[in-house]
Amino acid sequence: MKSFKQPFKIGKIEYTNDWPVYHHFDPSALSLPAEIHSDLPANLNRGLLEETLYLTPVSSFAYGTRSSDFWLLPDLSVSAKNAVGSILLFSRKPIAELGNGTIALTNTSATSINLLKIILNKRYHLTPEYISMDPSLDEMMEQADAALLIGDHAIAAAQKDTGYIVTDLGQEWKSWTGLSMTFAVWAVNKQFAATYPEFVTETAQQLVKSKQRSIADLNPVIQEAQQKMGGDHAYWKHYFQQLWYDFGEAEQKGLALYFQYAYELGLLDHEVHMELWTDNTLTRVNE
Ligand SMILES: C=C(O[C@@H]1C=C(C(=O)O)C=C[C@H]1O)C(=O)O
Repeated sequence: MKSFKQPFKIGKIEYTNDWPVYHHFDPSALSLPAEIHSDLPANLNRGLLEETLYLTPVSSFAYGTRSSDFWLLPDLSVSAKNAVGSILLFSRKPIAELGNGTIALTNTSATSINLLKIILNKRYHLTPEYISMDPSLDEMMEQADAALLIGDHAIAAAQKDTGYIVTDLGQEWKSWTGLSMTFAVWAVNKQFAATYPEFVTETAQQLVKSKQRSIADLNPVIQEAQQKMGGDHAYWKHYFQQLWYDFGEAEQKGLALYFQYAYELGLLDHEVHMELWTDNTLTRVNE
């Protein structure tokens, strides 16, 4: 049986987008030693897949690559019902004219870079060349006709008046499919969950409570975001209200379609069956 190193590292996306889930979360209040490990999504993805992190938010796509090894926490996600505000394609030409060009993709993402490929291929029938780069808009636009940024890198780039056309991929997905899009999910290593089921349930409950408190009063996270990134109160209020942190039927339906399209395009080599961690899982594991 694999042993899991304590204190347990609980992943956190370094970007502003998941702050509401963590603002009132205190790992020292959990019943086993745990600490928060904050990192870029691509690094959290690697941590989950290489088993140095056992419970963490990850790119939905990264979860999809090895879904049968992980449970999903049921009430948590980083989703958008429409525009997301921080998954942005910057381009010199309208999206429909990017077919013969080169698109630079941020190396911090897994979900959004594949979402862009899905949208361009299936909605616009385009297959441009893609290159992966560090998230620096100026350098990306020196080498490409368009650049995809996510998270705080996208927000910071959009604050400047660059003159580029800006396309929000949450909005593109919604206007095309009519569904929400889930960019990140909270995944738990199944072996870890089998060893520490109470800890998983307790952590999930505390994260959900923190999320609910933040949503009931966004002011603390808005103030923190203003201090870190600038921008006014109204901007951040709108940003956190566009984001959606539940993972119910509607969010699962949108994500299932994304996984299906990713499979159809060969971006994923298998169909994804999402499995949620529930109290029944806890009962089953204990039997
Ligand atoms: C809404 C966002 O969601 C995210 C997008 C991710 C991705 O594209 O892989 C991963 C985690 C989240 O940070 C964002 O980054 O702006």
